[in-house]
Amino acid sequence: MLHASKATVALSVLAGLIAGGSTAGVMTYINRALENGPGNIAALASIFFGLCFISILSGALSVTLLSRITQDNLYELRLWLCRRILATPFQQIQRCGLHRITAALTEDIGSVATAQQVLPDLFIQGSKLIGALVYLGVLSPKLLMLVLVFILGGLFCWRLPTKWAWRSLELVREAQDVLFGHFRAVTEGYKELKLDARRRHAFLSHDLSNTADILRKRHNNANLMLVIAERWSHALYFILIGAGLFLVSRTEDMPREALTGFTLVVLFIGEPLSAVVQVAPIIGKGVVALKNLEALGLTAVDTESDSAAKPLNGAAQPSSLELLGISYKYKGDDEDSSYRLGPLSLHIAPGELVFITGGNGSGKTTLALLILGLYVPDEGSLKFGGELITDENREAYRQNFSAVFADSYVFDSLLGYTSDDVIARANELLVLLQLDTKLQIADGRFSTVDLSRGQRKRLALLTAYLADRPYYVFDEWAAEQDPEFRDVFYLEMLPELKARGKTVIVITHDDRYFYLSDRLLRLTMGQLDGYRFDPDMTGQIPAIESSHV
Ligand SMILES: Nc1ncnc2c1ncn2[C@@H]1O[C@H](COP(=O)(O)OP(=O)(O)OP(=O)(O)O)[C@@H](O)[C@H]1O
Repeated sequence: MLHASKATVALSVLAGLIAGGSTAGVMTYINRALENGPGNIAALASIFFGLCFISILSGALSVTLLSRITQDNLYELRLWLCRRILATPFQQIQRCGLHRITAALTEDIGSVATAQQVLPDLFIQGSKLIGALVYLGVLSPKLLMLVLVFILGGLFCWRLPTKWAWRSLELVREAQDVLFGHFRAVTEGYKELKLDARRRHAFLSHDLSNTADILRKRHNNANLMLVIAERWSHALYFILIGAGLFLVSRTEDMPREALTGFTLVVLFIGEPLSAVVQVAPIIGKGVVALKNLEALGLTAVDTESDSAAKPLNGAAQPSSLELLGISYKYKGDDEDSSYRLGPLSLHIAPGELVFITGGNGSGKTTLALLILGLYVPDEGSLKFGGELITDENREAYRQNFSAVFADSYVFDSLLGYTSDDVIARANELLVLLQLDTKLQIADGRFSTVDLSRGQRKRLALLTAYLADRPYYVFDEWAAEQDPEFRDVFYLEMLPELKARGKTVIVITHDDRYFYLSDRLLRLTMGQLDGYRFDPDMTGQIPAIESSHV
């Protein structure tokens, strides 16, 4: 709400107050008509219908404006959350867990949306309530005090179960995160679960069912508390009517007009009061969702836009890359489950073709993520073109790299690379990558991305090529390619990149092609060794240097 235009908020507040005030005005006329008889029917009727008209019109205006503000805020919230996720360091996103991020993007935004949608009505009902109370205050301050005591007392007692309910809603939300993790297992592990009945049964009857059961119990607890709160407020309302009927009506010095007004007000405030009670859980869920978004701890260290990023001085010329004593540790639950890469140092000259090999889990991908500026080293530093990489220029630093990851995501559109010459280049690459018979490019989109894994990797390569950056990183790109296409990649594409002055880092197990590299590095348990390759021998000569390559 706070981000909306102040004039629109002010207008909707004014319209809401007019709606509430004129509805209260309608009530005074009903009371007057009941007390004094019809009198001048024409005048009374025109004022009555005039007030009804103003109430309906201003109410509609207020709701429309507030709904618009709500939708504007939601639009902002959705974009903000996605921007924030993309500006948060990768290691933090990984620690957070993809299931929590998915839950935030769907569940939490949905809850905030619903909470915002009920706010306009809450506001109108609040105005009506205030209007009715003001009217009662004019009729009889004593009766106003009585009603206020009931409302405030009711709210006080209503708060306790509502507080418990909100706590239960927080627990519900926590369980939902776990449930989203299971949903991911259903979609991403579908084939494995389908294939193995034993595993599927254990998953459904243990993991999923336990979490769903916890969720059901926590929901039931929250609902019970909310029902208690709601019924309590109803009970209080009936007590108030009873007090009016049996106590106030027997008070002798109370004017008749005040008594009729009191009855009308009590009947009239039923709707706004129950609206407040009914929307409370929705607002509660919205508040929990907002807290949850905060708890994700999306600290946007990275600059959110390219234009805000501090440029690198040497970005225009071919630049060398230096890793100076960097190390990175994945923090596991205990020392045994944590992994540390480095400390290691490495110098890569512009135009070099560097191969990195090593056993599974030796740290190749981790090293690539550090080189790409997606991970920030715990110790040590990176220099690009002699310039130190910091939080301020890391975004600009990353723009020097194009990468195809082992688990690359393939977008179905060219996203920002849609100029005529880029599309022409993309069409050439489709032919080179032997994808031209499978898909076409139209309006900056690929006609399909439903491809085999090897073909999807080729499409990812095409996307990386179009970015035309000075540095390329390929993480086991050729692992899923057929032997012929491996030849195309190693014997044609890599030399062509090198000939164009690109610096290329290739993570690979393909020892048949090691001889093509300018330098072959091997990672062993997070430490880097430099190897010289002797084309006359079938293997590599042992390390010439360690950790300072
Ligand atoms: N997200 C993560 N959280 C915690 N530990 C991780 C994470 N990713 C990797 N590791 C650990 O870091 C080590 C290095 O992983 P990395 O993916 O860098 O190895 P790799 O050499 O690329 O392996 P492979 O050849 O199997 O792809 C592994 O032992 C792994 O257990």
